[in-house]
Amino acid sequence: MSLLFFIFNQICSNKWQKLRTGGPGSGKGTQCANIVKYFGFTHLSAGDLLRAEIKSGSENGTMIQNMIKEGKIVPSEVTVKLLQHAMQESGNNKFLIDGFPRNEENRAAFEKVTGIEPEFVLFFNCSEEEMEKRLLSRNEGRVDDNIETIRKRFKVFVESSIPVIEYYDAKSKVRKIDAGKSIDEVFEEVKKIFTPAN
Ligand SMILES: Nc1ncnc2c1ncn2[C@@H]1O[C@H](COP(=O)(O)OP(=O)(O)OP(=O)(O)O)[C@@H](O)[C@H]1O
Ligand SMILES: Nc1ccn([C@@H]2O[C@H](COP(=O)(O)O)[C@@H](O)[C@H]2O)c(=O)n1
Ligand SMILES: [Mg+2]
Repeated sequence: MSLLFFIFNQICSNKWQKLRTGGPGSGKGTQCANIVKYFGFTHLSAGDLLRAEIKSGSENGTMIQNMIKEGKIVPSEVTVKLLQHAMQESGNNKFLIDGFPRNEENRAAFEKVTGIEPEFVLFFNCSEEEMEKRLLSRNEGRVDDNIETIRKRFKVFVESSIPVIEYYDAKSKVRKIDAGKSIDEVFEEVKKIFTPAN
């Protein structure tokens, strides 16, 4: 089973240096749609699964809604269970897991519960200004597409997701892409990573 995690955007640690950015709006979901069409993976967006859980009216729905509004990371046992169920239901064994893991707890819980590690992690590199611009014009009616939540999400990413990226980087599993270019240009870069060198 091959798993590719989409971890987003740049981080500000000196190792990855450059812009101090972090968090959403880099285009993960947009590129996942292209990858699914082109390479046949099953796209599992942790955020979409959580939003579906809210819509289902489940007992966790209100808690999830409040955490998304605050840009916080939902307890891993909730998210991992949703991902695991979606993987089991998919009938596929090639997954593109989008927006996951978001922190060390996510990573450890997923690997403990499923026993699998990602084949590689796609790291989308995008300036904070560009991501903010994209999110503010996304127009999908998301409760977290407002400047206050966006800023909180960037902060959560810097504090919680950096260690996860460095964990996978230490295992040479991170593939970095400049996501600041146009959608088509980014996908050209993505295709190179998904197409094995002959
Ligand atoms: N390369 C790009 N250039 C310009 N706009 C883009 C690009 N990629 C995506 N967008 C737009 O930016 C917005 C955010 O894209 P997308 O939803 O794919 O981001 P994301 O990384 O999944 O964000 P989140 O983590 O918040 O779900 C969308 O409106 C999308 O159409
Ligand atoms: N692993 C995750 C992924 C997402 N969340 C919450 O959902 C929000 C939206 O996520 P997107 O990937 O769709 O942008 C995110 O800001 C978190 O609040 C999570 O808790 N854990
Ligand atoms: Mg997304």
